Amino acid sequence: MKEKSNLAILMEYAGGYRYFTYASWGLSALSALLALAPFCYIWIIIREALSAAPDFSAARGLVYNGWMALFFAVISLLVYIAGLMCSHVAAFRVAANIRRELMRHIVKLPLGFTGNFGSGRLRKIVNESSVATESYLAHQLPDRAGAIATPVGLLVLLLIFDWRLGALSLVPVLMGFSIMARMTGGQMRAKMQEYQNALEEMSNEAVEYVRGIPVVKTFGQTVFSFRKFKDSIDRYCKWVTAYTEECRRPMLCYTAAVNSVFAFLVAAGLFFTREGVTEEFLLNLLFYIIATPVISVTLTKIMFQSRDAMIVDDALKRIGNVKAARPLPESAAPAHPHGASVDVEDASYSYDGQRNAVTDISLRVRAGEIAALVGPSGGGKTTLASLIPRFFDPQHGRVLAGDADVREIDKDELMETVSFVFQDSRLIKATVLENVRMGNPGASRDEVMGALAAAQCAEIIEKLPCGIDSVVGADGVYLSGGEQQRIAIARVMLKNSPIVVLDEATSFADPDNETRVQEAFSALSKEKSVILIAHRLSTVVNADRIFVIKEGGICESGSFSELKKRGGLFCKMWDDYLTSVKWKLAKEA
Ligand SMILES: Nc1ncnc2c1ncn2[C@@H]1O[C@H](COP(=O)(O)OP(=O)(O)OP(=O)(O)O)[C@@H](O)[C@H]1O
Repeated sequence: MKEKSNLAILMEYAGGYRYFTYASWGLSALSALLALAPFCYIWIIIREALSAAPDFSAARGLVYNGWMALFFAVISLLVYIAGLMCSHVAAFRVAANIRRELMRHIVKLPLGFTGNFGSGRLRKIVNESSVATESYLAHQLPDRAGAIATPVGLLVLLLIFDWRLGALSLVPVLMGFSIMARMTGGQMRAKMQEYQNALEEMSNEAVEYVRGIPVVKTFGQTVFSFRKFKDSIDRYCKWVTAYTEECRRPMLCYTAAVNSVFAFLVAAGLFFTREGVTEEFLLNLLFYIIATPVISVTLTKIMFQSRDAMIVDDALKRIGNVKAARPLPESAAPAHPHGASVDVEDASYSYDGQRNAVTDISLRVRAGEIAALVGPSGGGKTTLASLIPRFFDPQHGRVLAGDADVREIDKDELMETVSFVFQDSRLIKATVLENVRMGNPGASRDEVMGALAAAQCAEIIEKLPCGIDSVVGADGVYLSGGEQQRIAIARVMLKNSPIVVLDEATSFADPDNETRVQEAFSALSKEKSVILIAHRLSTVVNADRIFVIKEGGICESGSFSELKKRGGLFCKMWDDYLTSVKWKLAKEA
């Protein structure tokens, strides 16, 4: 299938505003042609200055032609401004539509997509790629229309006055074009793409770095501890240098070529005046020397447009990559969950399509049960839990919530049925009330207060300057990880969904916070089916069922006492845990 041109893609986003884009080209071309009119008047002025005896009527002619030159210069400028106004209207609309469509698309993608793709990379695409299209439509395309009209009009003028000088003025134009073609050709395009890749990667790593600054500070490390960030900076430097070096020689030749028009004209002047100078030839030569710099200015504009066209080409490819990510399919005849059981049947999932994070895993959690997932780090607990709210769909097998396949459940109903409390619960920059109300936008203030109390947040609220109306992350309102997680639990309590997936935080700053989070977890778990990703074994003692996940599969399952009796991996983990507690107590004593 024939690939759509970048312009065709952009015009799809423009809708009815595309006519503003077309109008901007017409106005820009018209402005470029009008800008040549002053040169004609200058030619007349030179002719009069060279030939006329300084009588009154000639002076009047000079003044008249001067005013006419100024008049056309001003009109040309006004037409250009009108063109820019049109192009900006369309460009802003296109950039806004791209951002809107991308955001609409991203929210339909599986929740795991953002994590895998990289939030820094997504941010760069949503922001910067749409900005690249904005300047392309607002400035580069209208300027291109002008840049095409100028040499055409100018060449017509030059050939009318003296075709020999006109033809000679063409030589640097042709040389400039051929060098430009080399500078924007396939090899340079590939280099530009590598350069953009390096920029995108650096942006992604920068976001990861900023997220990890607390760790860097805590351990007194330097930027070099973030090898990936440093490597991405090095790669960026490498590509910028390679791109710049590759451009250096052709750029030098290009600048020399487009500015060599004077050399051609002077040489031509000497050549054609071997037998003597006529007044008309001198007049034309002077005119050409004044007018031809427009050629180099125009060519340089075209060259930068070619470079910018490569940037927009790359930006549209990146936007296309995000849009190519397929949303999770939705069922035409949605199923409805009945009850709060969770079944995972022979589910396998691989992040990279090569190595399975979980393989043929099956488990059943009855309605109202608490199931704990434990096991060595990297065993697949989080991946397994992520399949329940459809962060990803398993490549093999299926997951049922309330006896309905989660792929068949309407996504809003699934979100009402399953809640997920993340390990690093993110609160948005809004009041505590608004943060909690996200769980149930119709909840009253009292209901929010009730959920906060049940989630052990009362003393957090008491110390905030404006209680639940304090804005999180502003005016000195900063909450610890454990405090944020308790508020996130209150949010889920208000949502009151029958199935809850809890990813227990791995570390807490103080034991009191940990105890309170555990209490909040217990309050949330009442009358719900809970799948708890347990990072500390103390929390699984009361679970109805414990699944020990290792290397992507379940290696043991049963109640706490059953697993202890069995003497397997869980028993060993429990013994290790008790030893570590004893060691800690001894150390504290
Ligand atoms: N986004 C991802 N992209 C690629 N591989 C991943 C991704 N997330 C996890 N994995 C891999 O999948 C496997 C299972 O990881 P998972 O996070 O599910 O384990 P876990 O048991 O929850 O570990 P932990 O207790 O340390 O959180 C690991 O080998 C991990 O490297």
